[in-house]
Amino acid sequence: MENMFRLMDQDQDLTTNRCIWVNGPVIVGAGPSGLATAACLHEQNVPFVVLERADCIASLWQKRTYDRLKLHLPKQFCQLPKMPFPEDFPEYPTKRQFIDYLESYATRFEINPKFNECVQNARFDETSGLWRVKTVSKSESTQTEVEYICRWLVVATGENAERVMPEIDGLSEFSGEVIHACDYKSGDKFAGKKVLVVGCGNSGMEVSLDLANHFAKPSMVVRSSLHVMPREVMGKSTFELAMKMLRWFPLWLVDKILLVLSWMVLGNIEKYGLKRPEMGPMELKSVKGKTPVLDIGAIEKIRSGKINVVPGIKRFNGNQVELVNGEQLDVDSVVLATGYRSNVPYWLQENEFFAKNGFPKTVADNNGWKGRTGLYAVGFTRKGLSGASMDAVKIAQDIGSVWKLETKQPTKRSRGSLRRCISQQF
Ligand SMILES: Cc1cc2nc3c(=O)[nH]c(=O)nc-3n(C[C@H](O)[C@H](O)[C@H](O)COP(=O)(O)OP(=O)(O)OC[C@H]3O[C@@H](n4cnc5c(N)ncnc54)[C@H](O)[C@@H]3O)c2cc1C
Ligand SMILES: NC(=O)C1=CN([C@@H]2O[C@H](COP(=O)(O)OP(=O)(O)OC[C@H]3O[C@@H](n4cnc5c(N)ncnc54)[C@H](OP(=O)(O)O)[C@@H]3O)[C@@H](O)[C@H]2O)C=CC1
Ligand SMILES: O=C(O)C(=O)Cc1c[nH]c2ccccc12
Repeated sequence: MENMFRLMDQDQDLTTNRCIWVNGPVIVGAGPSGLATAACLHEQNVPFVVLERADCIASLWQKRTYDRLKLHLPKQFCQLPKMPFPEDFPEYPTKRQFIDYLESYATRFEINPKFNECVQNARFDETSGLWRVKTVSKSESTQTEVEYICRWLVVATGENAERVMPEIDGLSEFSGEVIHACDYKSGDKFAGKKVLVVGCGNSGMEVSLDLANHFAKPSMVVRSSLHVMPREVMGKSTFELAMKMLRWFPLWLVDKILLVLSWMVLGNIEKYGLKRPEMGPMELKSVKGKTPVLDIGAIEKIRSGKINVVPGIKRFNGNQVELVNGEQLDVDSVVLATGYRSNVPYWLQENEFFAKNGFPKTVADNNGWKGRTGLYAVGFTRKGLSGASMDAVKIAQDIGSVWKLETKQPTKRSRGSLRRCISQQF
């Protein structure tokens, strides 16, 4: 990714430059978080500009997820503010349904992101009290650099902006195919193949399950401890149950109950090599951001031997992998389900609100959404889509209240003209 940011600086000859004043906030990212913030601003008649590096909204969902993906939290925890899912959507909408919902959401709230604009740099100019946001967009022959100048900057680039590619001895010389889970679409082409899935978060588990369903032979690398809970207990969503219990009981007690329920449904999973962490599942999610696995069938495949659980990797040798227990496995292909990270440190020139890991420093004390000098973050509180929705509502209220004080509230008749002068080129 660093390379991508560097490449964009080359070919200066073909570069054209523009500068655009934005009368309102600039939102970086047109995923669910950026869309939710834009919709809430739209409802308050605050104009905005959304910048998106991809050529579509929700690029994580449209381009970097596998075919069989469904939301794994019930739909009421995944809908964005001000527009519920259609009633005929199932409890766990499919990826296609979720994308369709997001497309109609963008249409309904008149959100028209500027696509193919990758933010390269953003800094607060103390002298003017304004943010300067630089993007590069590339076509075949030209490169356009645009600088947006605005009072508010909303970071909505997500917790999953870039893939994590681990450095493993010998992997670069491995003779088979190596892909990251975000490029895995289906197990179709892996039938009969020995596939090493590195990582056992929700991605690793679901990729392994999909591979097993397509008659591949997956081995899943589990190098440390993890929590697995059934997606449902007696037909009720485990996550929903946890949320309900948290209204009445302390976190540690909810975790104890969840562990008993998980044991009743899944049995003792430690005997398959899936060791549980000391800390409970919801506490671990809230303290370290590590999402528990919500099982939709992988454990059954492990039990029946269709998914082979293996310990950490020592190194790759040709088409073999050597594990930390000394065992050697033949491998045809590798899927790195090794997770994601934020890309904020690569482009945002700021170190007071955002930490080096690209997350706001204040996530733990529930202030992960507001920085100083007009800076905001949406979707970084490690609470999935419902956390993003909560941030979006607060951010739009915060910006909206200043906006209302400083601008005359437009009447319905003058709204059209307000929107037409959102940006001005000079
Ligand atoms: C496979 C998978 C399944 C998931 N399932 C669920 C679920 O069921 N429920 C749930 O609550 N959460 C789920 N999540 C968590 C996920 O983080 C959210 O669903 C959601 O996508 C977060 O939205 P976001 O807008 O914050 O980030 P994203 O969806 O990642 O959107 C960020 C956008 O910013 C753009 N961008 C990044 N950098 C730049 C830049 N420099 N310039 C311009 N644009 C940029 C990206 O292209 C992207 O379109 C899942 C995550 C994954 C990976
Ligand atoms: N259906 C759904 O809704 C789905 C939701 N998701 C969500 O997407 C987000 C990302 O999930 P995911 O992609 O699974 O990422 P995670 O960060 O949750 O998991 C990454 C996994 O990779 C392992 N890992 C990392 N590096 C190595 C290495 N060098 N060797 C061995 N193992 C390694 C980690 O192990 P360790 O813990 O030891 O570091 C961990 O098991 C989560 O929030 C998840 O809930 C994902 C898929 C489906
Ligand atoms: O699916 C994800 O990645 C999420 O972050 C959703 C989520 C938020 N809190 C949780 C607790 C347990 C399982 C999933 C989630």
